[in-house]
Amino acid sequence: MTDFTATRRAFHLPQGITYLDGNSLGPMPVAARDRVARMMADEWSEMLITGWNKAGWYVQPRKVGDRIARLIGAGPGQVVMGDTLSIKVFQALSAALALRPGRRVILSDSGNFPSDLYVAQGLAHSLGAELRVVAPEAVEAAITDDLAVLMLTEVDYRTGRRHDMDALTARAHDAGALALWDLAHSAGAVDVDLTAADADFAVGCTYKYLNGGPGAPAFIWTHPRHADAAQPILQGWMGHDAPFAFDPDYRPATGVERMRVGTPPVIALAALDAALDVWDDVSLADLRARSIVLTQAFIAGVEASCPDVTLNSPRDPALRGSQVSFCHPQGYAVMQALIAAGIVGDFRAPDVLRFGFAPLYNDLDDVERAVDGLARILRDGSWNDERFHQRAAVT
Ligand SMILES: Cc1ncc(COP(=O)(O)O)c(C=O)c1O
Ligand SMILES: Nc1ccccc1C(=O)C[C@H](N)C(=O)O
Repeated sequence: MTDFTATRRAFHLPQGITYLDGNSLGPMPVAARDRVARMMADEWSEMLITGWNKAGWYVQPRKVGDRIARLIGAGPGQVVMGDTLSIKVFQALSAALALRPGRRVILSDSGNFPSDLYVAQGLAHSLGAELRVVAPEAVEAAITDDLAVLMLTEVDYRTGRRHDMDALTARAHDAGALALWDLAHSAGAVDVDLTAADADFAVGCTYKYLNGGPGAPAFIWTHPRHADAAQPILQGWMGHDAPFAFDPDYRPATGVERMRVGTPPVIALAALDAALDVWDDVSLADLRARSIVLTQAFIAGVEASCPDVTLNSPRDPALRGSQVSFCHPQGYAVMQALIAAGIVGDFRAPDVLRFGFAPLYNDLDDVERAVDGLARILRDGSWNDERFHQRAAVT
């Protein structure tokens, strides 16, 4: 059995805060602070340029990728780290399109995160391809024989709705298309198994449920059947077969390493590597079971005590990731009042109160405090105050 009391202790959780926003930015694992301090003191300062070899900075993107692989049902050597998620979406989508010459249709859904849709729009525009966007529940029926790539985010960033990765990937394959999955809200939140789903490409970020810190690098996975055929398109020198040959012509590295672009973010990778230590003794089955307990308890508690909000997530936990959202017409102000009371979730336009439950550090006491806090704020109307209506730049 996974010891979730121990995993919770691994984090710095500020006094007086109930943190339910790990679906946007995970809290700091204490070991990450120490690891970064050590990296600065022993590696950057003392080794200087030799750190690339001596401290293993150069191979870090693959080594960290191997640690993430276990959490998403991938094998060793199949995942590599680097860049931001938007860039990894670009690489995976462009590579997938290139593997389906003659087909030009990308299918996604309206619940996808805007950055994924923007990347697809840009690519479609430059390649003369077509991006079709349908409602999440209409995806299956929209998989037609002209499709090149099905590009979905498994867990919807607003509703928490979870797509059936196995079934939709199989449908895409039946139609002759490839399936690309964005695991931003899945990795570290649910029991992902890319190999069992037989997906083609996957990407994700590490600053949410993997707790790598703000701006932590993204990951990309290529199924082994494509790894040596996929064209990176965004061809950078660190994805070259021999970067230090300084050959003027590009030749892709073998396997997923061709998806590296430029210099890896070494300090951020040190923080992420330490954050991944927390996962060493965690079973994904236990993680999923605990996530369901927490989200079910939250839904039951809010529905019993907050008549002014309506559930905006699937009620069936099998159809949900590890987050729950509720709608309230004044959602922004209600969330600001809640945050001021020490209960941190977030708001997504137009009216969504969003709460992420990270089984590594959230527990039923957090659920109880969040339910009580929300019920009180809605009951006493304290959210209806001028200062809670001021919009911040980042929400
Ligand atoms: C599903 C999804 N895709 C893409 C992004 C954007 O990632 P990034 O800002 O790291 O490029 C996010 C979150 O920011 C996301 O949740
Ligand atoms: N990277 C960020 C930087 C600043 C503020 C939020 C984010 C998020 O990641 C938002 C998240 N993708 C979301 O699902 O809303």
